[in-house]
Amino acid sequence: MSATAQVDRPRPDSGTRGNANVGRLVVEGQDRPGIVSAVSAVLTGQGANILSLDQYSSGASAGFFFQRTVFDLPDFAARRPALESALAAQIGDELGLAFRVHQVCKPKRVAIFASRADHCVLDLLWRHRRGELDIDVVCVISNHPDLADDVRQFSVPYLHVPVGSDKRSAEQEHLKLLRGNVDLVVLARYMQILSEEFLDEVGVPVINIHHSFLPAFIGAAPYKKAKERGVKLVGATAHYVTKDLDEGPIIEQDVVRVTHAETAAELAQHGADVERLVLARAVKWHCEDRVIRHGNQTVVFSR
Ligand SMILES: Nc1nc2c(c(=O)[nH]1)N[C@@H](CN(C=O)c1ccc(C(=O)N[C@@H](CCC(=O)O)C(=O)O)cc1)CN2
Repeated sequence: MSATAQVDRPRPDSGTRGNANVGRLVVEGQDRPGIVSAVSAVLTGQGANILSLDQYSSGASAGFFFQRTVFDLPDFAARRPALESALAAQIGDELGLAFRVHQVCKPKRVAIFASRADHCVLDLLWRHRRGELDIDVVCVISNHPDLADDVRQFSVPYLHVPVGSDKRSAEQEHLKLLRGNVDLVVLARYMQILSEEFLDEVGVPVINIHHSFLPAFIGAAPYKKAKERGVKLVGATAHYVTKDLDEGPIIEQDVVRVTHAETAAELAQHGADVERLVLARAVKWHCEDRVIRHGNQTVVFSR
Protein backbone atom coordinates (compact mmCIF):
# COMPACT_ATOMS: atom_id res chain seq x y z
CA MET A 1 0.00 0.00 0.00
CA SER A 2 1.37 3.47 -0.88
CA ALA A 3 2.78 5.67 1.87
CA THR A 4 -0.01 8.21 1.52
CA ALA A 5 -2.61 5.50 1.99
CA GLN A 6 -1.00 4.62 5.34
CA VAL A 7 -1.11 8.18 6.65
CA ASP A 8 -3.26 8.41 9.78
CA ARG A 9 -6.42 10.16 8.78
CA PRO A 10 -9.28 11.52 10.81
CA ARG A 11 -12.09 8.98 10.89
CA PRO A 12 -15.53 10.40 11.65
CA ASP A 13 -16.61 9.37 15.12
CA SER A 14 -19.56 7.28 14.06
CA GLY A 15 -19.65 5.75 17.50
CA THR A 16 -20.67 2.38 16.15
CA ARG A 17 -18.21 1.75 13.31
CA GLY A 18 -16.26 -1.46 13.88
CA ASN A 19 -18.31 -2.42 16.94
CA ALA A 20 -19.20 -6.10 16.45
CA ASN A 21 -22.23 -5.83 18.75
CA VAL A 22 -24.02 -3.13 16.77
CA GLY A 23 -26.68 -4.03 14.24
CA ARG A 24 -29.15 -2.31 11.98
CA LEU A 25 -32.70 -3.53 11.49
CA VAL A 26 -34.79 -2.32 8.55
CA VAL A 27 -38.52 -3.06 8.60
CA GLU A 28 -41.06 -2.21 5.88
CA GLY A 29 -44.56 -3.12 4.79
CA GLN A 30 -48.24 -2.37 5.18
CA ASP A 31 -48.77 0.10 8.02
CA ARG A 32 -50.86 -0.78 11.07
CA PRO A 33 -50.96 0.33 14.73
CA GLY A 34 -48.40 -1.17 17.10
CA ILE A 35 -45.49 -1.94 14.78
CA VAL A 36 -42.93 0.25 16.57
CA SER A 37 -43.95 -1.32 19.86
CA ALA A 38 -43.74 -4.84 18.45
CA VAL A 39 -40.29 -4.28 16.90
CA SER A 40 -39.01 -2.75 20.13
CA ALA A 41 -40.41 -5.70 22.10
CA VAL A 42 -38.61 -8.22 19.92
CA LEU A 43 -35.31 -6.38 20.15
CA THR A 44 -35.43 -5.88 23.91
CA GLY A 45 -36.77 -9.38 24.39
CA GLN A 46 -33.63 -10.70 22.70
CA GLY A 47 -31.38 -8.59 24.93
CA ALA A 48 -30.74 -5.72 22.49
CA ASN A 49 -30.55 -2.06 23.46
CA ILE A 50 -31.98 0.37 20.88
CA LEU A 51 -29.46 3.12 20.06
CA SER A 52 -31.50 5.05 17.46
CA LEU A 53 -34.75 4.68 15.54
CA ASP A 54 -36.16 6.37 12.42
CA GLN A 55 -39.69 5.63 11.22
CA TYR A 56 -42.03 6.92 8.51
CA SER A 57 -45.62 6.03 7.64
CA SER A 58 -46.86 7.09 4.22
CA GLY A 59 -50.48 7.65 5.11
CA ALA A 60 -53.38 6.85 7.42
CA SER A 61 -55.30 4.38 5.30
CA ALA A 62 -53.52 1.68 3.25
CA GLY A 63 -50.27 3.43 4.04
CA PHE A 64 -46.82 1.92 4.16
CA PHE A 65 -44.49 1.67 7.12
CA PHE A 66 -40.71 2.09 7.07
CA GLN A 67 -38.34 1.86 10.03
CA ARG A 68 -34.57 1.82 10.56
CA THR A 69 -33.31 0.85 14.01
CA VAL A 70 -29.72 0.76 15.24
CA PHE A 71 -29.22 -1.51 18.21
CA ASP A 72 -26.54 -2.96 20.45
CA LEU A 73 -26.72 -6.73 20.98
CA PRO A 74 -23.95 -8.21 23.15
CA ASP A 75 -22.47 -11.35 21.57
CA PHE A 76 -24.20 -10.34 18.31
CA ALA A 77 -22.89 -13.16 16.13
CA ALA A 78 -24.00 -15.90 18.52
CA ARG A 79 -27.38 -14.30 19.25
CA ARG A 80 -28.25 -13.19 15.70
CA PRO A 81 -29.99 -16.46 14.71
CA ALA A 82 -32.37 -16.26 17.68
CA LEU A 83 -33.06 -12.58 16.95
CA GLU A 84 -33.85 -13.26 13.29
CA SER A 85 -36.05 -16.19 14.26
CA ALA A 86 -38.02 -13.99 16.67
CA LEU A 87 -38.31 -11.26 14.02
CA ALA A 88 -39.52 -13.80 11.46
CA ALA A 89 -42.25 -15.01 13.81
CA GLN A 90 -43.38 -11.77 15.44
CA ILE A 91 -42.72 -9.21 12.70
CA GLY A 92 -42.84 -11.32 9.57
CA ASP A 93 -45.54 -13.92 10.20
CA GLU A 94 -47.71 -12.04 12.70
CA LEU A 95 -47.53 -8.55 11.13
CA GLY A 96 -46.77 -9.42 7.51
CA LEU A 97 -43.73 -7.11 7.36
CA ALA A 98 -40.39 -7.56 5.60
CA PHE A 99 -37.19 -7.08 7.59
CA ARG A 100 -33.45 -7.35 7.22
CA VAL A 101 -30.65 -7.32 9.79
CA HIS A 102 -27.11 -6.03 9.12
CA GLN A 103 -24.02 -6.18 11.34
CA VAL A 104 -22.47 -2.71 11.28
CA CYS A 105 -18.88 -3.97 11.54
CA LYS A 106 -19.23 -5.78 8.19
CA PRO A 107 -19.07 -2.99 5.57
CA LYS A 108 -20.75 -3.53 2.25
CA ARG A 109 -18.52 -4.78 -0.59
CA VAL A 110 -18.68 -2.29 -3.45
CA ALA A 111 -17.57 -2.51 -7.08
CA ILE A 112 -17.24 0.82 -8.87
CA PHE A 113 -17.70 1.11 -12.65
CA ALA A 114 -16.19 4.05 -14.54
CA SER A 115 -15.44 5.07 -18.10
CA ARG A 116 -13.15 8.07 -18.86
CA ALA A 117 -14.42 10.70 -16.42
CA ASP A 118 -12.35 10.54 -13.25
CA HIS A 119 -14.02 12.92 -10.85
CA CYS A 120 -16.69 10.59 -9.41
CA VAL A 121 -14.64 7.40 -9.06
CA LEU A 122 -11.60 9.21 -7.61
CA ASP A 123 -13.81 11.18 -5.24
CA LEU A 124 -15.29 7.94 -3.86
CA LEU A 125 -11.82 6.41 -3.46
CA TRP A 126 -10.54 9.60 -1.78
CA ARG A 127 -13.46 9.68 0.65
CA HIS A 128 -12.97 5.97 1.36
CA ARG A 129 -9.26 6.49 2.07
CA ARG A 130 -10.14 9.34 4.46
CA GLY A 131 -12.54 7.06 6.32
CA GLU A 132 -15.67 8.96 5.25
CA LEU A 133 -17.20 5.90 3.54
CA ASP A 134 -17.45 2.74 5.63
CA ILE A 135 -17.33 0.40 2.64
CA ASP A 136 -15.04 -2.29 1.22
CA VAL A 137 -14.02 -1.22 -2.30
CA VAL A 138 -13.53 -4.55 -4.06
CA CYS A 139 -12.45 -3.20 -7.45
CA VAL A 140 -12.89 -0.60 -10.13
CA ILE A 141 -14.04 -1.89 -13.51
CA SER A 142 -13.77 0.29 -16.59
CA ASN A 143 -14.35 -0.01 -20.32
CA HIS A 144 -11.28 2.22 -20.85
CA PRO A 145 -7.65 1.98 -19.57
CA ASP A 146 -7.35 5.73 -18.87
CA LEU A 147 -7.85 5.71 -15.09
CA ALA A 148 -5.74 2.66 -14.18
CA ASP A 149 -2.76 4.51 -12.68
CA ASP A 150 -4.92 6.95 -10.70
CA VAL A 151 -7.06 4.15 -9.23
CA ARG A 152 -4.10 1.92 -8.39
CA GLN A 153 -2.70 4.78 -6.29
CA PHE A 154 -5.50 3.89 -3.87
CA SER A 155 -4.38 0.22 -3.75
CA VAL A 156 -7.62 -0.80 -5.46
CA PRO A 157 -7.65 -3.38 -8.29
CA TYR A 158 -8.43 -1.83 -11.69
CA LEU A 159 -9.99 -4.19 -14.21
CA HIS A 160 -10.20 -3.04 -17.82
CA VAL A 161 -13.09 -4.76 -19.57
CA PRO A 162 -13.51 -3.22 -23.04
CA VAL A 163 -17.08 -2.98 -24.32
CA GLY A 164 -17.44 -3.50 -28.08
CA SER A 165 -20.42 -4.27 -30.25
CA ASP A 166 -21.06 -7.48 -28.27
CA LYS A 167 -22.05 -5.90 -24.95
CA ARG A 168 -23.21 -9.19 -23.48
CA SER A 169 -19.73 -10.72 -23.58
CA ALA A 170 -18.42 -7.77 -21.57
CA GLU A 171 -21.31 -8.16 -19.14
CA GLN A 172 -20.53 -11.87 -18.79
CA GLU A 173 -16.98 -10.87 -17.83
CA HIS A 174 -18.39 -8.40 -15.31
CA LEU A 175 -20.60 -11.07 -13.79
CA LYS A 176 -17.67 -13.47 -13.39
CA LEU A 177 -15.86 -10.76 -11.43
CA LEU A 178 -18.84 -9.62 -9.36
CA ARG A 179 -21.11 -12.59 -8.63
CA GLY A 180 -20.92 -13.47 -4.96
CA ASN A 181 -18.19 -10.90 -4.30
CA VAL A 182 -20.12 -7.64 -3.99
CA ASP A 183 -23.13 -6.17 -2.20
CA LEU A 184 -23.42 -3.03 -4.35
CA VAL A 185 -22.39 -1.82 -7.80
CA VAL A 186 -21.80 1.92 -8.30
CA LEU A 187 -21.78 3.48 -11.79
CA ALA A 188 -19.44 6.46 -11.38
CA ARG A 189 -20.10 8.08 -14.76
CA TYR A 190 -19.98 4.67 -16.46
CA MET A 191 -21.19 5.39 -19.96
CA GLN A 192 -22.67 2.05 -20.97
CA ILE A 193 -26.32 1.09 -20.73
CA LEU A 194 -26.66 -2.13 -18.70
CA SER A 195 -28.92 -4.86 -20.02
CA GLU A 196 -31.97 -6.08 -18.12
CA GLU A 197 -30.35 -9.52 -18.05
CA PHE A 198 -27.24 -8.12 -16.34
CA LEU A 199 -29.32 -6.29 -13.76
CA ASP A 200 -31.20 -9.51 -13.00
CA GLU A 201 -28.06 -11.66 -12.89
CA VAL A 202 -25.83 -9.36 -10.82
CA GLY A 203 -28.37 -9.71 -8.03
CA VAL A 204 -27.37 -6.63 -6.02
CA PRO A 205 -28.46 -2.97 -6.16
CA VAL A 206 -26.81 -0.74 -8.77
CA ILE A 207 -26.52 3.01 -8.14
CA ASN A 208 -25.88 5.47 -10.98
CA ILE A 209 -24.98 9.16 -10.93
CA HIS A 210 -26.79 10.92 -13.72
CA HIS A 211 -25.36 14.29 -14.64
CA SER A 212 -28.63 16.20 -14.66
CA PHE A 213 -31.43 17.11 -12.24
CA LEU A 214 -33.80 14.32 -13.29
CA PRO A 215 -36.31 14.03 -14.79
CA ALA A 216 -34.75 16.71 -16.97
CA PHE A 217 -32.29 15.66 -19.68
CA ILE A 218 -32.42 11.87 -19.46
CA GLY A 219 -29.81 9.98 -21.48
CA ALA A 220 -26.56 11.09 -23.06
CA ALA A 221 -25.08 14.62 -23.20
CA PRO A 222 -27.31 16.30 -20.59
CA TYR A 223 -25.07 19.39 -20.25
CA LYS A 224 -25.32 20.06 -24.00
CA LYS A 225 -29.09 19.76 -23.73
CA ALA A 226 -29.07 22.04 -20.67
CA LYS A 227 -27.08 24.71 -22.50
CA GLU A 228 -29.46 24.56 -25.44
CA ARG A 229 -32.40 24.92 -23.02
CA GLY A 230 -30.85 27.95 -21.31
CA VAL A 231 -31.12 26.56 -17.79
CA LYS A 232 -30.20 28.61 -14.69
CA LEU A 233 -29.44 25.52 -12.61
CA VAL A 234 -27.52 22.35 -13.41
CA GLY A 235 -27.60 19.34 -11.16
CA ALA A 236 -26.99 15.70 -10.54
CA THR A 237 -29.15 12.76 -9.55
CA ALA A 238 -28.12 9.51 -7.87
CA HIS A 239 -30.64 6.77 -8.55
CA TYR A 240 -31.00 3.01 -8.52
CA VAL A 241 -30.48 1.54 -11.95
CA THR A 242 -33.35 -0.22 -13.72
CA LYS A 243 -33.81 -1.38 -17.29
CA ASP A 244 -35.41 1.98 -18.05
CA LEU A 245 -32.60 4.47 -18.64
CA ASP A 246 -32.26 7.04 -15.83
CA GLU A 247 -35.80 6.27 -14.63
CA GLY A 248 -34.90 4.32 -11.47
CA PRO A 249 -35.80 5.34 -7.89
CA ILE A 250 -34.09 8.61 -6.97
CA ILE A 251 -31.85 8.49 -3.88
CA GLU A 252 -30.35 12.01 -3.80
CA GLN A 253 -30.20 15.17 -5.93
CA ASP A 254 -28.63 18.59 -5.79
CA VAL A 255 -28.13 21.63 -8.00
CA VAL A 256 -25.83 24.60 -8.54
CA ARG A 257 -26.65 28.00 -10.12
CA VAL A 258 -25.28 28.81 -13.57
CA THR A 259 -25.65 31.75 -15.96
CA HIS A 260 -26.31 32.41 -19.65
CA ALA A 261 -22.63 33.31 -20.12
CA GLU A 262 -21.32 29.83 -19.47
CA THR A 263 -20.54 27.26 -22.16
CA ALA A 264 -21.72 23.65 -22.01
CA ALA A 265 -18.19 22.71 -20.89
CA GLU A 266 -18.38 25.24 -18.05
CA LEU A 267 -21.79 23.88 -17.07
CA ALA A 268 -20.18 20.43 -16.92
CA GLN A 269 -17.41 21.78 -14.69
CA HIS A 270 -19.93 23.22 -12.25
CA GLY A 271 -21.96 20.05 -12.46
CA ALA A 272 -19.00 17.78 -11.72
CA ASP A 273 -18.73 19.12 -8.17
CA VAL A 274 -22.41 18.39 -7.63
CA GLU A 275 -22.13 14.91 -9.16
CA ARG A 276 -19.34 13.94 -6.78
CA LEU A 277 -21.18 15.14 -3.70
CA VAL A 278 -24.52 13.61 -4.67
CA LEU A 279 -23.00 10.23 -5.49
CA ALA A 280 -20.99 10.14 -2.25
CA ARG A 281 -24.12 10.91 -0.22
CA ALA A 282 -26.11 8.20 -2.02
CA VAL A 283 -23.40 5.55 -1.58
CA LYS A 284 -22.91 6.46 2.08
CA TRP A 285 -26.65 6.41 2.85
CA HIS A 286 -27.22 3.14 0.97
CA CYS A 287 -24.30 1.45 2.73
CA GLU A 288 -25.58 2.67 6.10
CA ASP A 289 -28.97 1.06 5.31
CA ARG A 290 -30.65 4.47 5.34
CA VAL A 291 -32.36 4.02 1.94
CA ILE A 292 -35.50 1.93 1.49
CA ARG A 293 -36.81 1.40 -2.03
CA HIS A 294 -40.58 1.46 -2.40
CA GLY A 295 -41.84 1.07 -5.95
CA ASN A 296 -40.13 3.72 -8.01
CA GLN A 297 -39.45 5.91 -5.02
CA THR A 298 -37.20 5.80 -1.95
CA VAL A 299 -37.48 6.61 1.72
CA VAL A 300 -34.16 8.04 2.92
CA PHE A 301 -33.39 8.27 6.63
CA SER A 302 -30.44 10.62 6.10
CA ARG A 303 -28.92 12.41 9.11
N1 LIG B 1 -29.96 -0.09 -17.62
C1 LIG B 1 -29.38 1.09 -17.30
N2 LIG B 1 -28.08 1.31 -17.60
C2 LIG B 1 -27.52 2.50 -17.28
C3 LIG B 1 -28.27 3.52 -16.68
C4 LIG B 1 -29.64 3.25 -16.36
O1 LIG B 1 -30.36 4.10 -15.78
N3 LIG B 1 -30.16 2.03 -16.70
N4 LIG B 1 -27.69 4.77 -16.47
C5 LIG B 1 -26.53 5.05 -17.32
C6 LIG B 1 -25.73 6.31 -17.12
N5 LIG B 1 -26.04 7.26 -18.17
C7 LIG B 1 -26.43 8.47 -17.73
O2 LIG B 1 -26.31 8.76 -16.53
C8 LIG B 1 -25.90 6.96 -19.55
C9 LIG B 1 -24.80 6.24 -19.98
C10 LIG B 1 -24.65 5.91 -21.34
C11 LIG B 1 -25.59 6.29 -22.25
C12 LIG B 1 -25.41 5.88 -23.67
O3 LIG B 1 -26.13 6.31 -24.55
N6 LIG B 1 -24.41 5.00 -23.86
C13 LIG B 1 -24.16 4.38 -25.21
C14 LIG B 1 -22.66 4.23 -25.48
C15 LIG B 1 -21.93 5.53 -25.23
C16 LIG B 1 -20.41 5.30 -25.37
O4 LIG B 1 -20.02 4.22 -25.88
O5 LIG B 1 -19.65 6.21 -24.98
C17 LIG B 1 -24.73 2.95 -25.18
O6 LIG B 1 -24.69 2.34 -24.08
O7 LIG B 1 -25.12 2.50 -26.26
C18 LIG B 1 -26.70 7.02 -21.82
C19 LIG B 1 -26.85 7.36 -20.49
C20 LIG B 1 -25.55 3.90 -17.17
N7 LIG B 1 -26.20 2.70 -17.56
